[in-house]
Amino acid sequence: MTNSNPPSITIGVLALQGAFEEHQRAIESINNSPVPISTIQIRSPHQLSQIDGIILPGGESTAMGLIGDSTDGLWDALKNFVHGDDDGNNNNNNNKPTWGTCAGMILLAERCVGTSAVITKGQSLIGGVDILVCRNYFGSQISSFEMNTPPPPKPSSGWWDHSNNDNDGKTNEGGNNAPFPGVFIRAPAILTAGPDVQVLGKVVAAPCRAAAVVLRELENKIAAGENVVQMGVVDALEREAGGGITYSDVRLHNKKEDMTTTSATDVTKADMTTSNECLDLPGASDGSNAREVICAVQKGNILCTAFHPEIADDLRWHEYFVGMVLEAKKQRESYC
Ligand SMILES: NC(=O)CC[C@H](N)C(=O)O
Repeated sequence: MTNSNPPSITIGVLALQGAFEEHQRAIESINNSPVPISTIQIRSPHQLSQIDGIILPGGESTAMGLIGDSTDGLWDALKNFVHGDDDGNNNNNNNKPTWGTCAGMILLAERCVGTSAVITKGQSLIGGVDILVCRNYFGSQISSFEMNTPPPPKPSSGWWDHSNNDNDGKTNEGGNNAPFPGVFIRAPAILTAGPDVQVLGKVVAAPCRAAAVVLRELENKIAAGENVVQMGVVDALEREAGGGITYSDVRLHNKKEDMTTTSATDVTKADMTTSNECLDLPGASDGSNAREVICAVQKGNILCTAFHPEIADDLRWHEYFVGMVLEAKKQRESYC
């Protein structure tokens, strides 16, 4: 017996800081969904029971962590929402879907380097996805840019086909397989992904100079056998004290295996395309440092993108997430 659609779905957008209204607008402009979709801004824990999925928007992950941590019960409730797993397999398949974009993606990472210098106890991560992210990999605000990225997969629920004109008023020329215009704003990059994490997109770009210092220190620590969970920019810079920091001297090994502590093969064999653009960003450490990094992943019902689909003129990632939410709701409840 196949389940029919639920009467409607509600998507929450964490509204502590950042681009939450843009996400709401994007979700609400999907006009080809088989069921009505509404959105609500999430600011307190009790609201989480009213939603079928949540978006953690881009903005500033340290600020979100600080506000979230100091809002009664919110951070723990978010952790339960993201991690709650009924079957004990820790595969996030039974959870209501979560999508983190940019800063939101950082919050969902299990490991993070380039964390803020202003907080001593480290970045307040929600976790849930076995990825190692590097904050601000691509540089500061002035290094923001747009580049082609691999498109999202086709939604499993199959409720629309991008090769058709979906009449949503947004550009989608080229259909389902056209590259997606990825907008990167002080964006993080995913350096490694664990074996259970599906890699959905990669790009090639050089790290900014500060990120290159962090990455070099990370390489040193990994070579020394350390399992790095968090590392601030300052921690990386301290090693340089006395000798000063000559950013332009920073060179990295350009082999994925050097960086990968969990699953080099998983990343290598990932069934997805890499954007063939290679970016030379202002503030980049050195053109020769360009490397392949991951910009989109999925683990069970958790989706992460390093870029900002909510400000691109293209709804495919939002439609993909809505498809995840719809499928999860159908599986959770028996709409027969
Ligand atoms: N656009 C964004 O979300 C930027 C993320 C920000 N650089 C951070 O580390 O939190």
